[in-house]
Amino acid sequence: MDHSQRSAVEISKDENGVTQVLLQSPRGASVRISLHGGQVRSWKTERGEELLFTSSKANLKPPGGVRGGIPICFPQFGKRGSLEKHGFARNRIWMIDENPPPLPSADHSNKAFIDLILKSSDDDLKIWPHSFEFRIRVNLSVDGCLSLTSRIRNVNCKPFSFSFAYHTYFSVSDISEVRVEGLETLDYLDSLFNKERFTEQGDALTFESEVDRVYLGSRDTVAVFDHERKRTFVIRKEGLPDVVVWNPWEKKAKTIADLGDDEYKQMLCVDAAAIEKPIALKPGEEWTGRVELSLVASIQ
Ligand SMILES: O=P(O)(O)OC[C@H]1O[C@@H](O)[C@H](O)[C@@H](O)[C@@H]1O
Repeated sequence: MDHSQRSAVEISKDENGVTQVLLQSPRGASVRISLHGGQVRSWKTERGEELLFTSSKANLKPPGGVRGGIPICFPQFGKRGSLEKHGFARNRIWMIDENPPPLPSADHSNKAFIDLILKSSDDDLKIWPHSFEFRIRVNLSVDGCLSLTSRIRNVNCKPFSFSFAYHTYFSVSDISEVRVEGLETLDYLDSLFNKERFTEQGDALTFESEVDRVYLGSRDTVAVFDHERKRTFVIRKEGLPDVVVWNPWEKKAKTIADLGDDEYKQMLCVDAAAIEKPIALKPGEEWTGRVELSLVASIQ
């Protein structure tokens, strides 16, 4: 596919020599993706407002992870396994997939999309001995919705299993003014209490201290309301039963080198994920996990 023919897609190099891709909708919304981590780094509205948080202290140089945007957690979430935290995919240099297999649900009228691919390298196979092909399609719709469709294929001769998360840093006005709906009555594993299981009691989740939870078996739509900005992020997900909610709050933020002391106020991670029950793939099988993020103005 010749990407230069698609005016909606621009490919360039960033200051660290890493390829980045800019998707633009006809109405002026945009998404920027870096091949470092296969990571969405920016998602802007038609008016140029940034919707994803990136830390002012983020280290943009490979191979470290970048604090902000949408890092991909694969094949491990957090420290639930022997690999580095959140797995290695977020630190690898991905490639543009010139010839991806067709996606059944794709809207062919839209030109603002790109396909990325990560294959297990020899070094990866030493720490995680399972050959995989991981494809992501990043799509920006005409009305500015951002969707990510991940396809992970087992190209090994043995089964393997993995966990996964779209570790999404939403930009918010002030964390104290934010509420999350769609997680009511669900069980969650609380990372602040040794992953103990609790049940959500409140009508909506609000924030007044550190939160680090994995909500289990959630419905496919979750909403993040930002009262001050009068806007709501709607998260629609498929194939991803769990939802991670994370904000480090003041004390933890001070211990994170690539996060400003007060920046916890402007971010909230709400990740569509598959964590509690790892995804198992037999040889030749493929898994698909999709998330669609949209923004609506809200009257609250
Ligand atoms: O600092 P990292 O590796 O990007 O992880 C940030 C956070 O990511 C969240 O998803 C986890 O639930 C937290 O436990 C973790 O601290």
